[in-house]
Amino acid sequence: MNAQTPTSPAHPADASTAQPDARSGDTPAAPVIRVAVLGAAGRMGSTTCAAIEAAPDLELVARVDDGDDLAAVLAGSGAQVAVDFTVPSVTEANVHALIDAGVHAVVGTTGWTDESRARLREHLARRAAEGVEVGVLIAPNFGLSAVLAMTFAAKAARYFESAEVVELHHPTKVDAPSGTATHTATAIARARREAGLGPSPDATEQGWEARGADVDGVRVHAVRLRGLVAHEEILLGNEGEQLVIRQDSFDRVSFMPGVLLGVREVASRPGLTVGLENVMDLS
Ligand SMILES: NC(=O)C1=CN([C@@H]2O[C@H](COP(=O)(O)OP(=O)(O)OC[C@H]3O[C@@H](n4cnc5c(N)ncnc54)[C@H](OP(=O)(O)O)[C@@H]3O)[C@@H](O)[C@H]2O)C=CC1
Ligand SMILES: O=C(O)C1=N[C@H](C(=O)O)C[C@H](O)C1
Repeated sequence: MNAQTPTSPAHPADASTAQPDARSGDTPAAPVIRVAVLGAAGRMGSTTCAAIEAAPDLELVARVDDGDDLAAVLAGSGAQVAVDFTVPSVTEANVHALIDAGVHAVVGTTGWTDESRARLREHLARRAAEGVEVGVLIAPNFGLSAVLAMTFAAKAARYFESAEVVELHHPTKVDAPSGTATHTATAIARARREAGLGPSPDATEQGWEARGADVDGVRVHAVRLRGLVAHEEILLGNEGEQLVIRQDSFDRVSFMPGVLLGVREVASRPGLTVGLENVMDLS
């Protein structure tokens, strides 16, 4: 653990603190948000720490790693918002601890299910009834190209007989299919149901293992390849035509504008928000 700066205790209603204006000395400048990063030593965590340190309106107050006492770090650092880029097996417990501490959460870690999201909603409602309003934003993907690709795919899905998703990632990724592909396939499935479409045509009788995972009736294929970062292709087909929507994150910096947007917005959105498209007003 590295609690960077000892500051005042966290308070959920106190989303930011005014900084003195360096130019005049008396005019309040943009407020500063105190941010903790969970999984700070990881690929996304370290990129996030650098992005926060470079943002004039944000202050990195704690780097939390495996084995640290999260509650103690939160109390000691005065974090108002925490960003979680850890691992699927610990992220839910982390977010419950953040809600207990009254710290808003921006979560990029994968592994969330309907059941774990329901537990968060219940916890958030309990805290709200106690007078503590906490915002949690879970975003399967913070990349602008990915959020737009998911949004376009959901809009296009109703017009096509067939839909399949291919996600392609670095070989050190521990989960498959990706959270992004699961979110995409779920949105496509919802749009297809609303349009009264049945299953995509598929005459497969044997060799189902080659047809990818079934996510809400949509086939999702996962590729792991050295050299890749994070990529997704949505294939939509009709007789005689095809639409391919593709996005590529070549570098983890592509996720940072979305992460910082989440950090700046989460306090003003009490309760659970799933998907950056809701914060970007794309939904
Ligand atoms: N939403 C989005 O836009 C994106 C989401 N992701 C997701 O983010 C997650 C992290 O990805 P990535 O950074 O590549 O993975 P890494 O494995 O590089 O990082 C995870 C880090 O979390 C640490 N960690 C494990 N347990 C804890 C704990 N209890 N408390 C604090 N830290 C802990 C790990 O430490 P140690 O190694 O010592 O166990 C590691 O440093 C994944 O679920 C991934 O799918 C990734 C990219 C973008
Ligand atoms: O592990 C990754 O790298 C990524 N994980 C997220 C996911 O599973 O969708 C987001 C992005 O694809 C990168």
